Amino acid sequence: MTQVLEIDRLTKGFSLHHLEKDIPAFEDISFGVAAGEFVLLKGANGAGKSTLLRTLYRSYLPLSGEIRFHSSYGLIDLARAADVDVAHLRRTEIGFITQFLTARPRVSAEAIVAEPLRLAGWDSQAALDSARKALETFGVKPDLWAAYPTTFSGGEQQKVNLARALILPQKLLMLDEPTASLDANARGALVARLQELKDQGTAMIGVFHHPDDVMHLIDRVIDLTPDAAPEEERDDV
Ligand SMILES: Nc1ncnc2c1ncn2[C@@H]1O[C@H](COP(=O)(O)OP(=O)(O)OP(=O)(O)O)[C@@H](O)[C@H]1O
Repeated sequence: MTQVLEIDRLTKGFSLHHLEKDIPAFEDISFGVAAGEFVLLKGANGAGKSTLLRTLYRSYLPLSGEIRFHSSYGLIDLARAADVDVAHLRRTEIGFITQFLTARPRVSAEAIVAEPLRLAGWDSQAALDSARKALETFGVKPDLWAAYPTTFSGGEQQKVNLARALILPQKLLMLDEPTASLDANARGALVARLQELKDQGTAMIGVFHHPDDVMHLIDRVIDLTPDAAPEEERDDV
């Protein structure tokens, strides 16, 4: 299998200056993810799952360790890459889905979803048509497509978020509780899309409080609870 990501002895903690204290988030984590592989992160509250995803996405810098990403430009250590290179990879090869949409004032749902396609050079009408299809797939009512998501319900915003984040295949996709506020139909649409992306070779690392939704996609489980066995077979989810 083609390797996409190699995480090597990664450690992250936070300095709480007002308490003059260091809080460890995770320590010495090593694992790899291959194309088409789906890795579930598990662990108790506070075990460091979200922090690990954010560190891999380079929202946080690790304290030590390497994050070797096999980009289409060659191998790059995301722990040390320049911000400009990280920003480019985020637009083209690395996706991150959280449960929250960053809605912008006076930008319609369909424009938000079409934007990655337009940035990738698609013609505006084709991008819009495809965005509407994605909104429909996730169950956003047609009346809302031209409306501004700033006023949408939590679940509606999450559907717009997913439609946008999953509209183009990525090489690496991180998912942080993407099903949190979704109804059953949207959860089904999400899982179907993740299966498609997996079949196309997207490597995925996800945190799901209800992993039953994605059970059949999971190849491996990494438990971040300190002293847990580092890797488990999928039967142990
Ligand atoms: N920005 C931050 N500043 C300081 N400490 C932080 C910060 N983010 C996370 N932490 C701490 O790092 C540890 C790991 O937090 P994290 O949110 O990654 O855990 P988690 O496994 O995702 O938890 P949950 O299951 O509750 O979502 C916690 O002790 C948390 O308090």
